[in-house]
Amino acid sequence: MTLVAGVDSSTQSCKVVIRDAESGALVREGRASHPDGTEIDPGHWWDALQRAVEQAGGLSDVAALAVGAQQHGMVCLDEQGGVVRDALLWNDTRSARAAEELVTELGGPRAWAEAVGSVPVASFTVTKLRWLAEHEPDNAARTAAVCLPHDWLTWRLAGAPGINAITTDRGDASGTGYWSPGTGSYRPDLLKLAMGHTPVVPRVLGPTAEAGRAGDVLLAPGTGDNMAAALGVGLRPGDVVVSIGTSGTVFACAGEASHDPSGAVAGFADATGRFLPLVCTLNAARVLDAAARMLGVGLDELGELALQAPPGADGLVLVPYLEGERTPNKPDATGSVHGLRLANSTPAHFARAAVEGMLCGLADGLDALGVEPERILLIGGGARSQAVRAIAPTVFGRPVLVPEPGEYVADGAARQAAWLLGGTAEPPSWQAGEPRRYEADPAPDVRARYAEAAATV
Ligand SMILES: Nc1ncnc2c1ncn2[C@@H]1O[C@H](COP(=O)(O)OP(=O)(O)O)[C@@H](O)[C@H]1O
Ligand SMILES: O=C(CO)[C@@H](O)[C@H](O)COP(=O)(O)O
Repeated sequence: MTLVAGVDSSTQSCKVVIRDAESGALVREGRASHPDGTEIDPGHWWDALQRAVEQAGGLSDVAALAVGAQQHGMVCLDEQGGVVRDALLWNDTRSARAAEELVTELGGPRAWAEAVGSVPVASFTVTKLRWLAEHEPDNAARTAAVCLPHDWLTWRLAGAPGINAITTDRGDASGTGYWSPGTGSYRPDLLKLAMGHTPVVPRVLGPTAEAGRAGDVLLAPGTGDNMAAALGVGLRPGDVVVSIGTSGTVFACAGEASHDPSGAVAGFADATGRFLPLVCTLNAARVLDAAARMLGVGLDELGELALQAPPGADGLVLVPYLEGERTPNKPDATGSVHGLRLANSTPAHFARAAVEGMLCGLADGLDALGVEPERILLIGGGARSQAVRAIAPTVFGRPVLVPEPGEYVADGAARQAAWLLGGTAEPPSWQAGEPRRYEADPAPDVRARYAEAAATV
């Protein structure tokens, strides 16, 4: 049996799966936590990767590996390849003003959408570089290369062979704000606009190019976590994935690059040579964590409580902008509770309002994507919640399909590694179990009340 490994170095943790390259059968797996926070020493990702690999039984019998990781994170390296400062993550909003400046300087949102497929908000790497240049000019000057979490981990696995050897892929490059999915090339002018100079950027590999070797293990290009998830679920035309992790994402595959001047849809590339229009919210599974904490219950009990309250929670609405928000672009917003009355001030109503509020943000994302889905696939840690599964069809107004709970980002990375080994035109077709279907009566009032409440924030 030939084995491949897939890594998901995401916001909260690192997960490793080891699968049979031919059938895709899961052989072993491991996981390790990342520290909390929106800036982090990349060394923690490396340590967590080592621990997760060890828990997964090591790599000595593995033929190829790929890394999927959280998108956008700014990893600055000096001439020797040392880390200049802690990485600023996708959910760090300190560069919101820098984003506004950059949008204005290039001539407005449409100019950015045309140039790189996305209108930068604080999540995009380009805005973090501008923040660095303005607030930490010494660190900016020492930055000889800039890369992303998956680029850095792949490079470390290859033995950190000098900053000119760093590689990335189309998917992750498309989240920087200085690489165009439409033309497939960097925009050094935008990098210079942000930073005042142009550090080394990773070479962009094709979907099945080799990124190097970690000892005997062949390294596939890797990609951003959402692109890896698309590979992991076997995303096909007509599908929309709703992923409820630290971020909430809604995405579909497309044959052409997208350019949304409203900024709601990011025009990413995918990991197969196609495109991945995507809407991302900052507040997803952690809204459930926060609600459970506030009620003093575990996640399962939170779900049970949510299902005890009626749709709409008798008028109680939670707008869950707990970390500010990215879509809509409200980096300084906070969460708020609306419609609180004696009759709905119960733990069950609050739990329901938390689940519904989080899902309403994602339903708005689905509308913004502008795709009439044939199938909605619900994945990510939050999709393990029975309440989320049951309530999602009421909020989305359509049935949802929930694939067997799993690590779809790590699985997609493993599939990319198997693709590299196989050398075929398309990724290997691994058998997947039948997703479970959830149906319920649509509850349009829930979204209407949410929209009213969110408009006041
Ligand atoms: N049974 C469950 N019910 C609700 N949420 C869950 C459950 N299990 C895990 N989660 C949520 O999953 C989240 C982590 O999801 P994950 O997709 O691994 O995130 P990330 O990839 O961003 O690190 C946690 O914040 C937690 O709230
Ligand atoms: O910023 C985005 C997408 O543009 C996020 O989806 C990050 O890629 C983080 O993902 P998770 O850790 O939540 O999976």
